[in-house]
Amino acid sequence: MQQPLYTRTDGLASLTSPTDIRKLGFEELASLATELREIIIQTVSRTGGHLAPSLGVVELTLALLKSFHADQDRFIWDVGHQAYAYKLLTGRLDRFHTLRQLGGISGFPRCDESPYDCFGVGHSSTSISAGLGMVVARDLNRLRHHVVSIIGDGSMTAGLAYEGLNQAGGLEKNFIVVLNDNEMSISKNVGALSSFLSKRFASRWVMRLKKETEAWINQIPKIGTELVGYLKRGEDSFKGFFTPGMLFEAFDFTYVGPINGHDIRELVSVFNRVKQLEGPILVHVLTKKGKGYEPAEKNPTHFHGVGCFEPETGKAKKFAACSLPSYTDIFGKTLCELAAKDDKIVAITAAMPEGTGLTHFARTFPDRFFDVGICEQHAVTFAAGLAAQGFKPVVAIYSTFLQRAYDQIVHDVCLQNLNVTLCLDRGGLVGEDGATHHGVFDFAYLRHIPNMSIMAPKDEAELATLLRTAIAHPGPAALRYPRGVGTGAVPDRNGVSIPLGQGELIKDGTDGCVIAVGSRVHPALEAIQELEAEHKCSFALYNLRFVKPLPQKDLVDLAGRFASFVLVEEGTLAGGMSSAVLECWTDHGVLNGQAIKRLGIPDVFVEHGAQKDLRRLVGIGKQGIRKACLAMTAG
Ligand SMILES: Cc1ncc(C[n+]2csc(CCOP(=O)(O)OP(=O)(O)O)c2C)c(N)n1
Ligand SMILES: CC(=O)[C@@H](O)[C@H](O)COP(=O)(O)O
Ligand SMILES: [Mg+2]
Repeated sequence: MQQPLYTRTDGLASLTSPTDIRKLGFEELASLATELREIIIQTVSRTGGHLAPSLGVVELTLALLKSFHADQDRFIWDVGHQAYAYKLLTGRLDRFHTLRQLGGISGFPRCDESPYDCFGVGHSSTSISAGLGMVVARDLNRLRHHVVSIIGDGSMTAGLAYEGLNQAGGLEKNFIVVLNDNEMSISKNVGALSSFLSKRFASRWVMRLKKETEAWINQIPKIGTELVGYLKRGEDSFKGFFTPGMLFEAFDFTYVGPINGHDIRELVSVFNRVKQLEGPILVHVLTKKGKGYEPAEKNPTHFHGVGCFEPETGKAKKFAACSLPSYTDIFGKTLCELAAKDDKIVAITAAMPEGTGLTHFARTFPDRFFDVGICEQHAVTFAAGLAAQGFKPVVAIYSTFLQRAYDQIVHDVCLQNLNVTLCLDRGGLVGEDGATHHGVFDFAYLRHIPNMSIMAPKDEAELATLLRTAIAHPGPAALRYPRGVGTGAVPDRNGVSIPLGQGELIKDGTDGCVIAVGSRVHPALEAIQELEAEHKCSFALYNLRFVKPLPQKDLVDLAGRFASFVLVEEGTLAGGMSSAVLECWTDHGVLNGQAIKRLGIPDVFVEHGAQKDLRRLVGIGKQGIRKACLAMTAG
C-alpha cells in the first residue's frame, strides 16, 4: 500500500472536525484549497483515480463546508468521483494515501466509511432522488437540517435527474441542488441540455425568432424598417431574457446563478442567502474541470479517471502490460472494420466514447455514431428503434451501467427479437473502482430473457470473431469482455464467425474437466498445464463461449465422460454460467454423482483493489483454479 508523501498538510491537519472550516477566514480557505490540490495530485499520481473532477470542486467543497453544518446537514455527491476534497476535509486525511487500494478507502462516498457520507454512490444521476428522499424523511421526522445534492452537468443528461426534479418541484419542500457545470461529462458534454446551459440554445432560438419577426415586421408598410431598427437596439436585453434558469424554473425550482465556482467568497455569500430561502432551489455553479493542475485543465478527459502519472509533468507511468491493445481497443478496431463493409452498422455510447473504444468509429463514421449522454435506458431503446428500421445498432456500455437498462432490454429489444448487439465492456471485476463498478451480474441478468444470446470471448481474437457473430445474428446478442488486456491474441481478419452455441474443447484430460468462460479460460489453461507438468493431475479444458444458447450436446457428452468438474466464471455464482450448466445437466438427466466445484463471484459485493488481487481473493485466479482441481483429485 502507498505511504503518504505530502509536503504540506499543516492547514488540513490542524482541523479537528469539518465544522472547524466554518470558523476559517477566506485567506485560510484559499491556502487550504492549495493544500488540498497538492495532496489530491500527489496521491492520485500514485494510486490512479478521478483527478480532474475532484480538482474542479475544491473551492465548492470548502464553500459548502463553510456555509453549511457538516454535523447536521446532508451532502449528496452525484457519482461521487469528485469527492476527494470532501473526503480529506471530513476525517480521511490519514487514510487518503490508501485511496482505491485493497483494504483502503473507496474512490466514492460510502456510508460505511464515514458518518459524513450520507449516501453511497458510483453510478450517476441518483443525487436528486436520494436527496429528495432525505428531505421528505427530515420533514416527516420534524427536523430542520439542510439537504444539498451536488450534481454535474453530465449527470444531468440522465432521465433519472429529471424524475427527481419533477417530484421535488411538485412537493415544494426546502431542498438545495447545486449544479456543477463544467461543460464536460467524461468527454465534452452532449445534447440540447448542454447547449441550453451554456446559453447557446437561447442564442440560436432567439436568432430564429428574430429573423422571423424581422421578416414579418419589414412587410409592414411605412413604419416596418424603422421598427426593425428600434428592435435591433434592444436585442441584447432580449437575449438576456433567456437564461439557463428557465429550465429549472419550469420545474418550480428557484434558480440562482450562474456563479463562479472557484470564488469561495461569492459561493459562501450565495449559499448563506440560499439557506434562508423556502422551497426547492437550484444553484448553478460554473467550474473548470482539472482546475489548478495544468495537464488536467488541458486534457480533462484523460485526467477524468487516470492511472499512475508523474505529478511534475502529468505523463503516464508506463507498465509492461500497457503495450498490448486492450479488449476495448480490439472491439473498437474490429467494429470499424465491420462498419466499413456494412453501412447498416451504427454505434451507440452512453457518454463513454473513450472508455468503450468508440472514438475512432466516431471520427470515421460521424453519421453513424451516437453519444446519447448518460442515459443507458434511452441508448437501448434508441437502438431498438434503429433495429426496427433495419439498422444493426451496436450499443457499447459498461456491464455495470447496463444494469440500468434491464426493462429496455426485455421489453424493447428481446420481446421484439431485434438485431441489437449489446457490447458489455468491463465485464467481471474491474479493480479500483470497486463494488459499484464490478460487472459481475450480467450473465445472471441477461440469461433468463427469451431471444437473448450471450457470448464471452476467451481472448481478444475471439472477441473480434464473436463480434462478427453477434452483429450477423438477426436477434439480440450480448458480448461481454473484461477490463484491460488479454493474452495479446491477434484477431483473424478473414471474416470468420462462430455459430451460436458452439463451445470448444481446448484440451483433453483424464482426471476431470474444467469448464471455463471468458476471461477465466486462459488462467484455467495455465493452471491445468502447470498441474500436468508437475504430474499432479490431467484435466480437460472446455471453453464454453456461449452462456446462451449453451453448447448443450457437448455439455451432455462431457457429463458422461468425466466424474469431476470445476466450473469457473468471472460472474456471480447465483444465476450465472455455472447455474446455466447445472440446469442443462439436470434437464438432460445426466447428473449421477459427479463431483462439481463452482468458482465465481460469491453472494457478496466485492470491494476495490487491483483486479488480479480481487480475482485471487474470490478464488477465480490461476491459483484458485489449481487448488480446486487438486481438491477434486484428492477427493
Ligand atoms: C449510470 C452511469 N453511467 C456512466 C457513468 C460513468 N461516468 C462517471 S462520471 C461521468 C461523467 C459525469 O459528468 P459530470 O456529472 O458532469 O461530472 P464531471 O466529471 O464533469 O465532474 C460518467 C459518464 C456512471 N458513473 N454512471
Ligand atoms: C466514475 C466512473 O464511473 C467512471 O469514470 C469509471 O471510473 C471509468 O472507469 P474505467 O477506467 O474503467 O473507464
Ligand atoms: Mg461535468
